[in-house]
Amino acid sequence: MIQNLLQTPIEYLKGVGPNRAEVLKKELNIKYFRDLINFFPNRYIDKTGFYKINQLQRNSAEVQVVGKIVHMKMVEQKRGKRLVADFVDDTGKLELIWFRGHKWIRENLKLNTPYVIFGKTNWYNGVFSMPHPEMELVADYKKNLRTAMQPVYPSTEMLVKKGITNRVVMRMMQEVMQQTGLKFSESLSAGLIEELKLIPKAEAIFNIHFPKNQELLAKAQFRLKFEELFFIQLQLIRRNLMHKQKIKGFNFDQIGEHFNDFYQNHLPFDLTNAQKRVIKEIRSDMGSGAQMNRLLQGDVGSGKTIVALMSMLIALDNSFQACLMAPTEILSIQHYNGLKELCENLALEIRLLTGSTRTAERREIHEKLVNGEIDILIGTHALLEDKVKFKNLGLAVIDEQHRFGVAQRAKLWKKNHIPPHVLVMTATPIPRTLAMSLYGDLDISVIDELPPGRKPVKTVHRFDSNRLKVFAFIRDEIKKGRQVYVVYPLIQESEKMDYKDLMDGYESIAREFPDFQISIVHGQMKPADKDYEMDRFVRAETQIMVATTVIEVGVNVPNASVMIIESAERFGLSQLHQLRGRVGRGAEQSFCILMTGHKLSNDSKTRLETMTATNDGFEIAEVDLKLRGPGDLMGTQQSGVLNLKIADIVKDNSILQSARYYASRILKEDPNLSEEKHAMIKHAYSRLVQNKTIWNYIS
Ligand SMILES: Nc1ncnc2c1ncn2[C@@H]1O[C@H](COP(=O)(O)OP(=O)(O)OP(=O)(O)O)[C@@H](O)[C@H]1O
Repeated sequence: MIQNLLQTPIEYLKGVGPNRAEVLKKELNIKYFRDLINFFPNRYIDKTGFYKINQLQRNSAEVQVVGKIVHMKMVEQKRGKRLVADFVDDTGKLELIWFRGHKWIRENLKLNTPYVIFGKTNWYNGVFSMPHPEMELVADYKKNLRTAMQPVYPSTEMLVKKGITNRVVMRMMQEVMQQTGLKFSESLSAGLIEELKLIPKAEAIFNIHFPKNQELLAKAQFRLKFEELFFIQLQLIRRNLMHKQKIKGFNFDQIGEHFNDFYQNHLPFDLTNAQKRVIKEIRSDMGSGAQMNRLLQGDVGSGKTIVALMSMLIALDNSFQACLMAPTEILSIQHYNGLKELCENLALEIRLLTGSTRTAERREIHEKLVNGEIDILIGTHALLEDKVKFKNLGLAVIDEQHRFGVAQRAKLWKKNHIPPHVLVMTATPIPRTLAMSLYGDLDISVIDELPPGRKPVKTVHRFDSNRLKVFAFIRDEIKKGRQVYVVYPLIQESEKMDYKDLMDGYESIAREFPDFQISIVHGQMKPADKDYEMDRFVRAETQIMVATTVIEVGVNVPNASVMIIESAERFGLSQLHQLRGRVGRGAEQSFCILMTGHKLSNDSKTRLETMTATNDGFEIAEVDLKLRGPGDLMGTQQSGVLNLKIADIVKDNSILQSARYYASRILKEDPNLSEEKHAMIKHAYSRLVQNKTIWNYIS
């Protein structure tokens, strides 16, 4: 019965009617009783206590006082009239002030009669005042049934204009609570409720609207936040499990010649423990019979490339082909050169395919792919073209996940009748917890250790006015045999201006360092010219690389030890971290100098301080998330975590972790939620899946 009641259109609620229903629908998407119940306050006014006037503090929040008006007068000033009333209790005096509505107040307020007043106080020249207080006669105050903590609901201009004030919403809420009799069915199992000491669903819903006190509010919030995150996690984990069951993958059970030969004879360095662990994870995943869909996270320079290569060798050992796709041409070329070098003694056919590959060569590549002569294909989006057909693609490695969407990943899948295993590498660490909640469909491996001997990059912030000292430093480093990057921002809207900045910068550097060779790389150059310039820098024919952010990801020149970032305040944190990652890749001490003007916003200051304080990509990602919120992190759009109603992915991190833990524990025990004890969860879950929104499961 309650089900039907909750489905009642909102216009049938007492005090609503068709006009208000229309506004509620338009402004707040509230159509049924259920939607109203799910409309939560965004804050509360605490009216649980009373203040005496001599207890008021200069910066107190809103306070409630009992006293009487003993005197009223109009005060005229240049800026206009105001009505001032002396309000006293047995400890002192407070001024009540009105700038508007004088007539009504003078006619209606009673002198020498006890009132409860509520509002924010100001302190000026030894006197406390309260502008436009809420007032109620003590007699009425006692009569009215009320909640001590008053909810404040989100509002819009239109709502207020149409008379749907906070008070009106409160009344509607009380009405709907009464009508439904708080008979919401439970959506969590008794065991879970007991284990986590949660309050029952109905009590939580009531207290989120009309909390009796702070303690109950906290309990209600915890219960509802947990519930929200729990069901999201349940969905993500379940999807992941189903994916594993359903999607068959190639079973790579062989570890053979290529892998072993490389591991035993050609590995240029010892793998770090993290690399070994991750390779094991990948190997067992690809040998499980299900399709691998794995995210490989590793900080800049943590050595993801070798992991990718060894995974590809496993594919080859099982008589499959592999491909590696990178977001830019420069990166593809670099991967190509790097892998060629690593595989020098392995007798493998490795080819490069990008937008600039010539037609004849392209044709040859297409042919050799189909007949299986090419073992590893490296390239850009060009790999996704329909013409590119493999004989048997077993593993696709995708570098820099953020630049490729889910749809593109899917396109790679279609290249086979059985989808290849997919390994997505990203150097832009996403905070662990967020990654868990975003990529329920991906498993995650983390390389959380840098190769030995790396010295953390020393990072400093310098103002533009100190440029001469910075130039002197560059000179010293180059004299020691090092190379230097100077990077300029490039923001699309003002590409022309940035281009000019870059050119001006280039000229001033050329003037300052006539004795050094300089490379320049920017987005408007032809690919061939870019490669030429890049190549000169890689071979150390040039000492300074002046560039825009095209070099942001993955460029690997271990001898480069200084990164100068111009207008650093214009870059986001993850970008700064990526850029800094271009140095510190060799054994020498490296430096990153963040140049800015003097005018800095608070956020810019936080970014610069974070960069100078830490080299840890995960720590930086956490700060970034706090500064920008998850909305700006790519990929969050599709995940649904943004539609959270009550939980906050950043602030409620620990609740998220616990929700994830319990969701996975329950699914491990009972994947289909078929046990009796999980009936309530199953019911709520099925409603959630049906309605595609987390908050439709109150029933
Ligand atoms: N175990 C190791 N011991 C020593 N050097 C290593 C090790 N693993 C990788 N390297 C070297 O570290 C450098 C960085 O490795 P790689 O380019 O794979 O990093 P990455 O994780 O791809 O970083 P980015 O995302 O910044 O490109 C390379 O020069 C590589 O040869």
